[in-house]
Amino acid sequence: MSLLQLEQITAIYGASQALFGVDLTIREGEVVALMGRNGMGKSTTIKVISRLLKNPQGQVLFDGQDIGALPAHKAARLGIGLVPEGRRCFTNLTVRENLFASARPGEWDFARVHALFPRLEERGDQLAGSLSGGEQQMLAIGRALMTNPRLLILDEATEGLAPVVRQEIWAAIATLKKTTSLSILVVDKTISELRQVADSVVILERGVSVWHGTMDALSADVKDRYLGV
Ligand SMILES: Nc1ncnc2c1ncn2[C@@H]1O[C@H](COP(=O)(O)OP(=O)(O)OP(=O)(O)O)[C@@H](O)[C@H]1O
Repeated sequence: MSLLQLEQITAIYGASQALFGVDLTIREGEVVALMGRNGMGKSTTIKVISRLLKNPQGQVLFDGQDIGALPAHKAARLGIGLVPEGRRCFTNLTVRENLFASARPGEWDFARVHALFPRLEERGDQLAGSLSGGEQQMLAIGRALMTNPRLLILDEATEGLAPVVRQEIWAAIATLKKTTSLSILVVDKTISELRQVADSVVILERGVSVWHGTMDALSADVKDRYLGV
C-alpha cells in the first residue's frame, strides 16, 4: 500500500509557477530518490509534502488521508519527518536540547538516535551552532527521527559535506532501510550513492515528473536527458 501519493501537483510562488504536474508515490518501507537538475522543483515538492507551501493544487494523500489543508505541524504529527536543506538546527540550543525539542513517543528515543549517530551522544552538551556541517546533518536527521515519523524526507542529504562524512550519512540511511519500516524520500545529486539505497527514482524536469522507475532502469539516455550526467 502507498504511504504517500501526490497526484498532479501544481504550486506557485507569488506570480511564478514552480510545479506544473508532479505525480509521486512512496510505498511503506520504500526508499525513493527525487532527482532533477537545479531549480526543477525538488525542494518545492518537499515543501508541498511537508505542508510548508500554502495552497498547492492537486491531491496529497498520506496513508489514505488528504492532507492538502493541514498545517505543517499537523502533517509532522501524522508522521512526516523533514530534514530540510541547510539543516536548520536550533543553533543556540545544545545537541540534546535539539533532540528533546522534537521528541514524540515511539520507538525512536535518545538511545536509538545515539546508537545510529554516536557522535550526537559525545557532543550532547555542545551548542548545535558549534557543530561541523556533517554533525549538524546527523543532528537534523536525529531530530527528525525523534518525531517518530513514518516518512523521513531528506532534502540534499549530503550537500556540502566532506566525502568521509557523506559516507557516514549514506551508511545511516542504509541502516534505516535495513532495520526499520520507514519510508524515505531522498534528494541528492550523487547517483552512485543513491543507487546503494534507493528502490526507485522520480525525476523532475521544469516542475513536471517526467520519469519514474527503478535505479537499474535509469539508463544513460535518461541521465543525459534529465540529469545532465
Ligand atoms: N521562495 C521562492 N520564491 C520564488 N520562486 C522560488 C522560490 N523557491 C523556489 N523558487 C523557484 O521555483 C523553482 C523550483 O525551485 P526548487 O527550489 O523547488 O528546485 P530544486 O529542484 O529543489 O533546485 P535545487 O536543486 O537548486 O535545490 C525554481 O525556478 C526556483 O527559482
